[in-house]
Amino acid sequence: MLAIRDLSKTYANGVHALDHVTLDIPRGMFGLLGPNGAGKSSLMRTLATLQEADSGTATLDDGKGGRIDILRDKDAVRRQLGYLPQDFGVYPKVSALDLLEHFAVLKGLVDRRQRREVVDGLLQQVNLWDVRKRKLGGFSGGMRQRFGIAQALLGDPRLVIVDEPTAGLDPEERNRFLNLLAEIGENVAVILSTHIVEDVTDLCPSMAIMNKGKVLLTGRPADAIGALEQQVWRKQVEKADLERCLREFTVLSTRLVGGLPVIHVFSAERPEDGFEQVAPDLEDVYFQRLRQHAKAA
Ligand SMILES: Nc1ncnc2c1ncn2[C@@H]1O[C@H](COP(=O)(O)OP(=O)(O)OP(=O)(O)O)[C@@H](O)[C@H]1O
Repeated sequence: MLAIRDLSKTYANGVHALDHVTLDIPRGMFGLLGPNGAGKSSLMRTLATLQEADSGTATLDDGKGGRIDILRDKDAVRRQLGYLPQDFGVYPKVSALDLLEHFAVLKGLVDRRQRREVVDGLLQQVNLWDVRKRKLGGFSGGMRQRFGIAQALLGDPRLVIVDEPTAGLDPEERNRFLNLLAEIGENVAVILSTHIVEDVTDLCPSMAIMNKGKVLLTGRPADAIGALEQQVWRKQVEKADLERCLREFTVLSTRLVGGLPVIHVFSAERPEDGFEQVAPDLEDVYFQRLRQHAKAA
C-alpha cells in the first residue's frame, strides 16, 4: 500500500532525523515504535506532506492500479490522507459538531446535506454523538482524540496517520481509542506511531522499530517475538546487586516487583544461577533491538 525507500532527512542543526528509511506498509494497522527523538514524527510529517525529505521516495497505492508519488504529488496524497498530529489543537469555545462541519467544508464537502450526513455518521462512529453540542474545551483527553480521529476520517482516506495518540490517556480511554483505530484499520492503512509497546502488541499485525532515524526491525510482532524464544531470562535481584548485573549482562529491562528489582536479560544460555527462562514479549524485542543498536553505535 505504502512503499518508502531510502528516505533521509537532516535538519539544519545537523540531526539525522531520517537515515535511509525503507519500509513497506500494508493495509491494516501498522505500529511504528521508537523512543523520543527516534524520528517517528519526522517520518509521519513527511508522509503527511507537511515537510520535505532530502532524498528517497515514498509512494502510495492509488487504489486504481497506479501509485502516487507522495513527495511530489502532494495534492493527490492529501485527497487520500487522514492525519492526526501529535499536537492536535481544537477551538475550545466551538462545539464538536460545528468544528467537524467546519473541517468538512475545508475538506471540500460543499453539499450541505451530504456534509451533514458524513459529519453525523463520523460523530456516531467515534462515539461523540451524545456530546456533539458540547464545547470542545470541556472534552477529556480521550474525547478530544476521538474528535481528532473523526476529522482525520473526513473524505474517506485510504491512509490514516496517527502520531502518538494515546499519550496521556487513562487506560479506559486508551482502550476505547485503540478499539476505534482497529475498526478503521479493517479497511485502510493506519500508521500508529507510539512509544507505548503494548499499543502495538495489542493491535498491529505489522510494525517497525525506529531509533535515531534508522529502522532497526520491521515485520510481524509475532515473528520478532519468536526470534527471541529461549533467549530471555528473568531474575529477582537484590538492589545492591543490580549494578553488577547491569555491567555483566545484557539487561533488557528492570522492573520493581514488590519493592525488589526484577530484570530481564538477553542471553543464549542461562546467565547464572537463579535465572529462569521466560516467554519473550514485544517489550523484550524492543529493548533488545535498542540495546543492540546502542552497542553497535
Ligand atoms: N524542526 C526541527 N529542527 C531540528 N531538529 C528537529 C526538528 N524536528 C525534530 N528534530 C530532531 O530530530 C530528531 C527526531 O525527532 P522526531 O520528532 O521526528 O522524533 P520522534 O520519534 O517523533 O520523537 P518524539 O516522540 O519526541 O516526538 C530529534 O532529535 C529532534 O530533536
